[in-house]
Amino acid sequence: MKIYSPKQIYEADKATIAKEGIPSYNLMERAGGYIYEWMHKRLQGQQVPIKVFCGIGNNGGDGLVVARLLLKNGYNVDAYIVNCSDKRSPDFLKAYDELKSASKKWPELIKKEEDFPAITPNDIVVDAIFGIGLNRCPEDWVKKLFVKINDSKAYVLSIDMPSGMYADRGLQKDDVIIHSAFVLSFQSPKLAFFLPETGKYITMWDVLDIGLDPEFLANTETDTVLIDKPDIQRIYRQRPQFTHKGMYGHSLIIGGSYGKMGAIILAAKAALRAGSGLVTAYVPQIGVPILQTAIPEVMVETDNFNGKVFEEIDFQTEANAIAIGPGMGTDEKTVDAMSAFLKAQKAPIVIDADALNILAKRPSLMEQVPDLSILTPHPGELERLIGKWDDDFDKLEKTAKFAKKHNIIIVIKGAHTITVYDYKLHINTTGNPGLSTAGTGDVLTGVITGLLAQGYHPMEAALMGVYHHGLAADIAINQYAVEGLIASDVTAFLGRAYMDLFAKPEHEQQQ
Ligand SMILES: NC(=O)C1=CN([C@@H]2O[C@H](COP(=O)(O)OP(=O)(O)OC[C@H]3O[C@@H](n4cnc5c(N)ncnc54)[C@H](OP(=O)(O)O)[C@@H]3O)[C@@H](O)[C@H]2O)[C@@H](O)CC1
Ligand SMILES: Nc1ncnc2c1ncn2[C@@H]1O[C@H](COP(=O)(O)OP(=O)(O)O)[C@@H](O)[C@H]1O
Ligand SMILES: [K+]
Repeated sequence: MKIYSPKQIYEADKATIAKEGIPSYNLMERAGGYIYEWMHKRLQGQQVPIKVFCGIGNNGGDGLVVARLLLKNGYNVDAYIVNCSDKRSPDFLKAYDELKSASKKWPELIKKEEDFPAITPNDIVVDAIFGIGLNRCPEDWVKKLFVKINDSKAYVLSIDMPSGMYADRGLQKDDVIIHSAFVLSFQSPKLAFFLPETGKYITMWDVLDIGLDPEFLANTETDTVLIDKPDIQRIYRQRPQFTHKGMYGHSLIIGGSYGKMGAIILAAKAALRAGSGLVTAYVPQIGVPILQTAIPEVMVETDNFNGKVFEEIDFQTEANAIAIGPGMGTDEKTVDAMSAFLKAQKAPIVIDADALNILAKRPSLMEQVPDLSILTPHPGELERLIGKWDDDFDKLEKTAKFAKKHNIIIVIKGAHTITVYDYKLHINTTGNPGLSTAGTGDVLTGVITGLLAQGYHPMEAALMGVYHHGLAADIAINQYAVEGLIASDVTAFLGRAYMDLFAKPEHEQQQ
């Protein structure tokens, strides 16, 4: 699914108005109408107190349309105009007039703290104060209203975006954002919903299709896309019948050190479960018996030194895909070994964990990283690599520049893992907080490497690997719950995730 920027949404608005030959107010009526229908379907006339807080722009106008329709249909509604500026938009004014002529219950004006109404936990708050037009920090009294709404514990339904959240920049020191139980967003969700600083203010969201010009939307390329199941189904390649293990690639996973051999075990096993025909682990000598005992399916190579960490990386395996980093440590000897290893690489590799920390320690090594290599940092590793950022949007911009400069793919791990390549952001939609546990990143490295070994293009391997890893965790928590999930469970459920990819929804299966 494409995620449109605010600029593109405003353009889509104009294109729709021009094509349909309608006044812009019709779009507001449509948008407000859909919100009303959404609420009516759930409330079915219940007399819950509903407080609609409207700003002075088109987001506020949407709120006024909703308030009018709710009043007309007998709901218990109070509408408020949060008068944060005297510059009211023309469509807001039209919606205001329509409301005033449809009902005797006119909206109350809020201009200062003393005007705030009481809000109780039993109220429903419709948040229509700011949408994608927020472009500066609201005045203090407006932010106090946001705090009052948040403190009230009322159920908050935000229109288009939670007020206080910016569509095109991240959270800054003095910002206050309304905490939404549900956001109904027009046409596409907004990037801020998926970023850690701002996404936490939303419990659930859905998209309302307000009928913007389909041709314009189809022809508009976006920098950001949401990766969901159909995208992965298109990437997946079914196995033909007459095959042998040599056709599914040989993965080589380099890593492990004294006390951290588990990381390499997790990665190697995940590469197998992702479908790699053969897997070899390259570990320091002390790791050999551990690996050989833990996973019979995996072959092992080691260096010529009897150490707890690598002193060289010199292998015989003819690998189709190589990953380096899990559990490897950042010992100076390992840094030198990795430096020599990188110089010899021509094909894309997967770089994770300590191998990323080594790149951060010796930035000149970035020049040796092969094109289209996949780097999989969590935010801490990313910061060591690219430096500090001001906010989440700045982080994405800096990451995209770094990825472009080195022609690499960067997978920023987190609740919504974002894969960055060629200035494009791919947001993952699977995974859950059960993954916040030791070793799940090593499993991801294994999955991506196993896919790369099978011949998937590096971008396909990164997107499918991230999706699949999250999907396996989503299925696994039905058995283990988020608290009980451990990294090995994710690997164990990779097969179920493959099955789920093409499973029919339950209601279709029953037919
Ligand atoms: N195609 C779609 O998706 C459709 C979208 N629709 C709806 O339109 C919404 C966007 O509407 P919008 O452009 O009028 O902006 P909105 O968010 O209401 O802000 C209002 C104005 O406030 C101002 N302002 C900014 N910051 C401020 C501040 N801190 N304190 C005080 N004032 C501040 C700023 O104006 P400025 O003062 O900068 O000139 C801004 O323009 C969108 O979210 C959706 O709900 C539907 O109606 C139809 C189809
Ligand atoms: N709350 C969450 N929701 C979804 N995915 C998560 C969440 N927390 C962590 N993850 C995923 O779990 C993995 C953790 O990786 P990482 O931090 O490298 O762990 P480790 O170093 O222990 O292997 C990443 O793939 C990340 O996207
Ligand atoms: K809003």
